[in-house]
Amino acid sequence: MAEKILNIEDLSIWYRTYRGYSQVVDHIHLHVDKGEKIGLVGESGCGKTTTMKTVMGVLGKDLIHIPNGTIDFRGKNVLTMKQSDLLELRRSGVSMISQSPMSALNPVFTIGQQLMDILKYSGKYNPRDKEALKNAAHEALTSVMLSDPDRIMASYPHQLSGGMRQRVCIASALITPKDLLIADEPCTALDVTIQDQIHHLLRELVEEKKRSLIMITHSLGVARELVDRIYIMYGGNIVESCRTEDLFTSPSHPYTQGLLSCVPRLSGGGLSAGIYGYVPDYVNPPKGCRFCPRCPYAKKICETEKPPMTEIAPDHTVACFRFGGEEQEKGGEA
Ligand SMILES: Nc1ncnc2c1ncn2[C@@H]1O[C@H](COP(=O)(O)OP(=O)(O)OP(=O)(O)O)[C@@H](O)[C@H]1O
Repeated sequence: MAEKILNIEDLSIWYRTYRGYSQVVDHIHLHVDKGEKIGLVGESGCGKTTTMKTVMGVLGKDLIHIPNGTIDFRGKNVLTMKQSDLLELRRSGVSMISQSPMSALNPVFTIGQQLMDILKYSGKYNPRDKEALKNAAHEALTSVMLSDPDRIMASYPHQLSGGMRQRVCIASALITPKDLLIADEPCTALDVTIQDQIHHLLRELVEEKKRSLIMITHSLGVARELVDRIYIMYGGNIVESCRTEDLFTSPSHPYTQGLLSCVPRLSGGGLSAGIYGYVPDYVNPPKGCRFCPRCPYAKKICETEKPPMTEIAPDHTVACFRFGGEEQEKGGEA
């Protein structure tokens, strides 16, 4: 059996807001095996970034409340870690590439200084050996296909293009050996050719360095190219999970089907109708299935009960009453 590097069990995450608790993430289960690439896909505001920031331990207790669940990374629960263990987790366990490289990089230090700082505190280099630090930073920039590493090392973030900045962020995430890389929509602000290059680069580097990858994306097309398994997230719930090829041959949750129907086709056919409605208000989320108000197949039970995760095929699970639970047993009463 494959070794699980990350195992999230029954996790809920609530933000503390002036209106009360915003119950963003709701009882999710998710795991990543060693060397595996998974995709976390869903529209904006579904809780993908919140989940992953919690894995990194960067959301403070004054901001979030965790009513239930565990996040097990390499055998330790991140949620009960001491601050020193969290620092070690981020130093040697997990790294994250954010949506916005401009806010991830420090504007007042050169790229060279920032990369060398990461190396200095990694514990893998002698902090006084400037030559070794410089060479390692240089090598990291070359590995992400930045053709003039000397100039980049001497540049400040604002002196680089968006694509170059994102490559620098990838270099900094991979510069020290870590088991898991979380890429949070790394290409949001880039044009399509650069997006393609960065996605290919990410895949090659992750495979070459044998890291595990969690790719957060809005795009099923990107997930199809990059990952082995996909979790579809809607309104803070995982609604479907399966191997990548199965998602495209037998998409089963109505939300997954809606997402697929939104993908524009080169053969034409006009704009799709999309998925009617919005993600829920998390302070007063729907009592039953959170997708119910937008679902074309919604039944009475969906308004009041949460659909259980049902295995509909090997390694393919769906949280919908159309595939199990009480409603099916009752014969799908509307
Ligand atoms: N600091 C915060 N305080 C309160 N609510 C927050 C905070 N950060 C995020 N949220 C809310 O949590 C919900 C989920 O946001 P999150 O960024 O996790 O979604 P996402 O799926 O990653 O979206 P996107 O793809 O646009 O990044 C949103 O409703 C958002 O407004």
